[in-house]
Amino acid sequence: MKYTLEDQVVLITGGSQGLGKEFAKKYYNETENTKIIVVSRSEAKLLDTCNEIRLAAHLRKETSDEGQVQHKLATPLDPVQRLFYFPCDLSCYESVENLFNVLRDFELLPTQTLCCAGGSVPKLFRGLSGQELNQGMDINYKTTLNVAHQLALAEQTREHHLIIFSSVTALYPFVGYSQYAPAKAAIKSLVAILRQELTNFRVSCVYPGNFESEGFTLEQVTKPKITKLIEGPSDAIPCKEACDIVATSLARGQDDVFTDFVGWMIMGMDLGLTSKRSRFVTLQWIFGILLNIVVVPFYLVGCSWYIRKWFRESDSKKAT
Ligand SMILES: NC(=O)C1=CN([C@@H]2O[C@H](COP(=O)(O)OP(=O)(O)OC[C@H]3O[C@@H](n4cnc5c(N)ncnc54)[C@H](OP(=O)(O)O)[C@@H]3O)[C@@H](O)[C@H]2O)C=CC1
Ligand SMILES: CCCCCCCCCCCCCCCC(=O)[C@@H](N)CO
Repeated sequence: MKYTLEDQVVLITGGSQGLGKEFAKKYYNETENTKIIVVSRSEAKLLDTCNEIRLAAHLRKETSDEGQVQHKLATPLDPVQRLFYFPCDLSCYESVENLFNVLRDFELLPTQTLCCAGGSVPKLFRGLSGQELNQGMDINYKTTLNVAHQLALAEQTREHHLIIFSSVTALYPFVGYSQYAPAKAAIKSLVAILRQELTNFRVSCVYPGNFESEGFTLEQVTKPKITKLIEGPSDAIPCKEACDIVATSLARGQDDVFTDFVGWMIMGMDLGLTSKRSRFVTLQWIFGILLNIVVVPFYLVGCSWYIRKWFRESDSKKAT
């Protein structure tokens, strides 16, 4: 199944900001017929996003639509419009069921779905609240699980391209990401199973390294220093660059997508019983095996020594 932007109905979860919004812009600006539905919890943010995208296109004179009109998925639907929004907490199954009923009513069942909803609260395990821990699973796993299930039920025979956003932390979990990485690892596991079961689907999984977004700015505030140190090699790239890298990789037919070289390396080191469809996959595999033998054991020893030292030092600072 070829990845093309044009002539699609695309559902974007987490489309109100960050990478989801970047994709909404991309589809809106680079196609003529594709219909876009952005979903997130906050109606205010969704409305701002839709207006901003339409207004920018209007100012570039690519559309006569001034963009100050609401296009919530609700009756009556203006047939000329291509960008719609629908507020929905996707971690709640019933709400997702309702979303799909609305999509069905408007004949807007998607041909492509981008599951961008997600987000992390990077803190040390003891510093997290019960609510933050539960939200990690809700926001990062259940949003995707619920949407994937409703899609699977809605699309029994038609082809569908499901694009899911995990994280490099699914392949390499480390200090500070206890609220987040396990949920992203669960996504990796779900993807492997969906690829076997949903035979009329193309299921792609993106493992991004750091990129700039509203969510990223927020997580930097609580992120422990040790976490920043370890993830240093994955410098945040601009959101638009991440979006273009993902779109290009998908168009090349790759289904396990990374956004930086560190991500490619870490994916290569992740051997085991899940197949990889990524760029230079043979080289990645050989490189991964070599690194597992020659570098990983030393890296892990060095890393755990460094982490223990960091905790000793911060404990003694607290004591004084
Ligand atoms: N930025 C980074 O460095 C990296 C990000 N990623 C992943 O890539 C994806 C996009 O990241 P980024 O652009 O930074 O994300 P942001 O945090 O900037 O945006 C997250 C989006 O998800 C929506 N959302 C959150 N919870 C729910 C929910 N329960 N139901 C519906 N919508 C929800 C938010 O809107 P609202 O609040 O209105 O619900 C928002 O639109 C995420 O899955 C993230 O985990 C992976 C690796 C690195
Ligand atoms: C031989 C061994 C080499 C090991 C190199 C180690 C480099 C680690 C880079 C990890 C990058 C993690 C990015 C997480 C992004 C993310 O998901 C958050 N921004 C949450 O949103």
